[in-house]
Amino acid sequence: MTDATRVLVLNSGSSSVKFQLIDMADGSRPAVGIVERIGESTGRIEYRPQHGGTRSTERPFPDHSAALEAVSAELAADGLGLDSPELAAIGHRVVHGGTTFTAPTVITDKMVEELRELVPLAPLHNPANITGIEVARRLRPDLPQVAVFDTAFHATMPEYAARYAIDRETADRFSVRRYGFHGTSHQYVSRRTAQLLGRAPESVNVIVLHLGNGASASAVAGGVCVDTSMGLTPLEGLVMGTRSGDLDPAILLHLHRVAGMSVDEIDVLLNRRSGLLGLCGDNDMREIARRMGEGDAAAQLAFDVYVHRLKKYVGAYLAVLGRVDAIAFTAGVGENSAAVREAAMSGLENLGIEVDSVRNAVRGSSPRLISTEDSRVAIAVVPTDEELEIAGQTFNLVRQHAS
Ligand SMILES: Nc1ncnc2c1ncn2[C@@H]1O[C@H](COP(=O)(O)OP(=O)(O)O)[C@@H](O)[C@H]1O
Ligand SMILES: CC(=O)OP(=O)(O)O
Ligand SMILES: [Mg+2]
Repeated sequence: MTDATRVLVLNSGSSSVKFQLIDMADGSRPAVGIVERIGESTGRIEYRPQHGGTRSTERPFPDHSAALEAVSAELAADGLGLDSPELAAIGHRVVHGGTTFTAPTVITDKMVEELRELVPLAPLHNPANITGIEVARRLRPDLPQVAVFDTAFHATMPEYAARYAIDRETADRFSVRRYGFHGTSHQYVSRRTAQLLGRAPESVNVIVLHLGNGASASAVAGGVCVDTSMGLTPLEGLVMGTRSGDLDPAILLHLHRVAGMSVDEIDVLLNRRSGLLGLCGDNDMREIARRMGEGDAAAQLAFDVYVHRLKKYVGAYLAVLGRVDAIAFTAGVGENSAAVREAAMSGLENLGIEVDSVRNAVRGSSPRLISTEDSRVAIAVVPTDEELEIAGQTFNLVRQHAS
């Protein structure tokens, strides 16, 4: 292998492709951007080169192929094209690895076939990830490409945490078990939290609260995931922007039998029209906070339901871990909403958990502590960086393969 040190990270969603070019030699990001509304009549590509000057172009992108070609052209215009000799590899975010893929994996034809077999487990996410991989391989067939899985970090969960209490044979036959998601974020943030405390990850127990559009909690003992809130799919667990999180499973039966809803309608209801959106008509926490400021009761209730669920998971993971050194908030809501952090941590003083309101109110983009000096458990805000984690895992794997 050459001394190329750059990794292009691609996160292909159903209607968007996020990309970042990261130089592993110095951590710099020569380019960052997103293609949005793929397949719609109006699309947009936004491209931010390292030295400033965002370029944003509105035009339709009929499919992922067109989107990735546009990414490639934008990069090429800055001398950073996919043919650049400085490019060492492409790293792809893949949401579901099932039990087949529990570590970052070099992409081959056979591997893509195995990925296809996992589509039924993640029909909303994996097809777009696979398309991204296929197009990138077509554009640069000679370049090493790596898949980094959202599920991988959670593969260490003990069997009793991964099992649903249903008939074992049925569960095994249909791969029904808890996998967990957002793993690259939980992995990065738990390690970064240990660094913030000035301790080795192996000696620290952390509860990570990843609160973005999708939201999940994890219990990480000495750098190893022992439980997480998402399950077979990213629907289980916390209340999210548009997803319900935990429900009595009989609700699905009730909606089908009594409300006459089809399986597809229930799917849309729970994944896209529930959570904060379902409770108050808004899924953006900023808008909810604004409405709460005006005394809006529905927004207040949505906030309260969200925080109550979050608090229950914190309590559960305190019990699962036994000793907790830190609670880390991350992703859009976790990094930015002082109100959510304060509410989720309130009333836990007797458990040694105490937010410092002044520290909590300070905005910032670097990892920081927001607990009081007396708080036995450190409370932290740790911005996540899934792209850097994917780039790092990709680069390490490619180097191992080359040596
Ligand atoms: N200043 C803010 N205050 C409160 N919430 C915010 C703020 N900025 C962003 N958010 C929340 O972050 C969410 C997006 O989080 P993000 O981690 O970017 O999501 P994802 O990567 O899942 O798309 C938004 O829906 C919004 O609710
Ligand atoms: C897996 C998952 O929930 O991802 P996202 O938060 O990006 O929707
Ligand atoms: Mg995110």
